[in-house]
Amino acid sequence: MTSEHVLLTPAEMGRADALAVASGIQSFKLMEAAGNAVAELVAERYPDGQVLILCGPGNNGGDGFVAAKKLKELGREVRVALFGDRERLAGDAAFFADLWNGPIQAARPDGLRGAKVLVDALLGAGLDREIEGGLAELIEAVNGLRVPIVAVDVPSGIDGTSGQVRGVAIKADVSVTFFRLKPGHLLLPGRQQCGEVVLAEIGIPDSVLGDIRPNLNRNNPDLWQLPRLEADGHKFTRGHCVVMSGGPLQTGASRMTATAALRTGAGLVTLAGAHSSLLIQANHVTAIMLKPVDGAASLQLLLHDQRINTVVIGPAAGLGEATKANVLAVLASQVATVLDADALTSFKDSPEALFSAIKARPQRAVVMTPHEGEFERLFGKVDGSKVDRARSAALRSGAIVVLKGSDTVVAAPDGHAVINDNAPAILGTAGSGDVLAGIIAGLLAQGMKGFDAACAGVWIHGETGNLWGGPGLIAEDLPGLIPDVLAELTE
Ligand SMILES: NC(=O)C1=CN([C@@H]2O[C@H](COP(=O)(O)OP(=O)(O)OC[C@H]3O[C@@H](n4cnc5c(N)ncnc54)[C@H](O)[C@@H]3O)[C@@H](O)[C@H]2O)[C@@H](O)CC1
Ligand SMILES: Nc1ncnc2c1ncn2[C@@H]1O[C@H](COP(=O)(O)OP(=O)(O)O)[C@@H](O)[C@H]1O
Ligand SMILES: [K+]
Repeated sequence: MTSEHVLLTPAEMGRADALAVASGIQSFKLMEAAGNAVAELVAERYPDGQVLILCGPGNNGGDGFVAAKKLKELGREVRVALFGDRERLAGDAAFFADLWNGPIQAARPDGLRGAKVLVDALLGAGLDREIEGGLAELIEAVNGLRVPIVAVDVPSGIDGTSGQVRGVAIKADVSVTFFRLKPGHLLLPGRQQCGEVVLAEIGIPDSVLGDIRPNLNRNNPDLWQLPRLEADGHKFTRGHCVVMSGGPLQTGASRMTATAALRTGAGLVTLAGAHSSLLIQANHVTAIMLKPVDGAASLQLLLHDQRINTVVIGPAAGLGEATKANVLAVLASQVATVLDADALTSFKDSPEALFSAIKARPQRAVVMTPHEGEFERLFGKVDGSKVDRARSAALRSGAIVVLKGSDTVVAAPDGHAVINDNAPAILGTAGSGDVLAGIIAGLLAQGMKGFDAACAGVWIHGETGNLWGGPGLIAEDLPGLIPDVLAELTE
């Protein structure tokens, strides 16, 4: 597996820096490379007019001084404004401030006019508190200018770990970051404040990652492998997935789940539920099979069929005791399980009963796919970044947790996690999550491991949205786009 998609928190990035220095690389060389990368991007993207570089009190500001020198050498008109005392600059930042042979003005809201492009080198990975007072006023004034902004590392005010705005933050057009992206570049609202994120190499060797052992990645097809079709395979080797149907007036959600599972490659898919529901389903499905199930005992009986290896329960399943009993019946068997929607909310008053049923058989995969509302109902208010929250939920429940949204996080109980950023906003449409549950189930049915199936499913789901492209998407459109995404992935 490549390490290209690894995400490093600011603290881990600090370690990467220290390990690089310990290996003999001079720290000012890293700063020089970082500042030069910023200058080169400015020169290429914004070739004309005055550049105003706002420098802060730490090494982020140091990168700004390097960029100023480089841009001046390239013949640009450059103005440098410092927030903080020149005398208090230290280390490499002080060194590069000394090398800047132009004036340094005080960074103030009323001194920003005249520039054609602005470089935000105020605060980067060292942000450790809310921004207030004069710095907050400066950032607000910067955001009020109609000038392109290039942020160094992260837009000032964005927390590199959580993507949260600490009081106020620069809204950048481009952010140039170094060595590896940070979670805050992908988590909302950070992702929106960053604009385009450009990664620059600055001479830190990949080998430092061996010591850091990061366990967070940007979701990407390099991280997982789709099931392969074998010539001697048949439908039963590709898995049999059961999807629990909703009631007679709530059949659509589970049907979309079932269709998505079949399109994703499950060998057989069965909708199971009350006879009255299946009569409605029968009007709409052909390749999908129907199996009457009347309560938890009869579901358990159905699952005695050893060829059934995956169950999805939740989409429009109904809230309450019947769904709870069905979930516990499924979890008492060995099948891989996707728990979505009502299957999660039904346990809002007894989450531990769900978690202990999941943990009773740790060798089989359970993937749960809550949106924020379902997450809070099941896990309560959990502190920390979206990654922290998904990780702690995975640890507490024993399940792979897919915490959905535009910045979906997938986390495993062992702490491994990814942030997904390929999903377009058009996916926020009724039933889209039902399709996601089906895609993940289709992959589980074919034998993918829980974490990989969840990551791949989330990515494929996002890509179906991208293939659709524009407005007007409804969830029924998504399963039909799955084959094209799979074809792209297996090319
Ligand atoms: N770690 C690395 O490998 C490299 C880091 N570089 C740069 O160094 C940066 C990190 O430098 P630092 O650790 O010095 O941190 P920063 O320069 O991001 O900020 C630290 C300074 O900001 C102050 N500060 C923090 N929060 C504040 C707030 N809310 N209001 C006002 N002041 C606040 C701190 O007191 C400190 O003086 C990176 O973002 C990057 O730009 C680059 O030079 C290249 C190499
Ligand atoms: N703004 C957005 N950008 C990208 N993806 C989104 C956005 N809003 C929702 N989604 C995705 O759409 C799906 C919606 O699922 P969910 O909230 O369960 O809806 P439903 O229950 O109607 O199916 C999730 O996969 C979620 O990540
Ligand atoms: K910055």
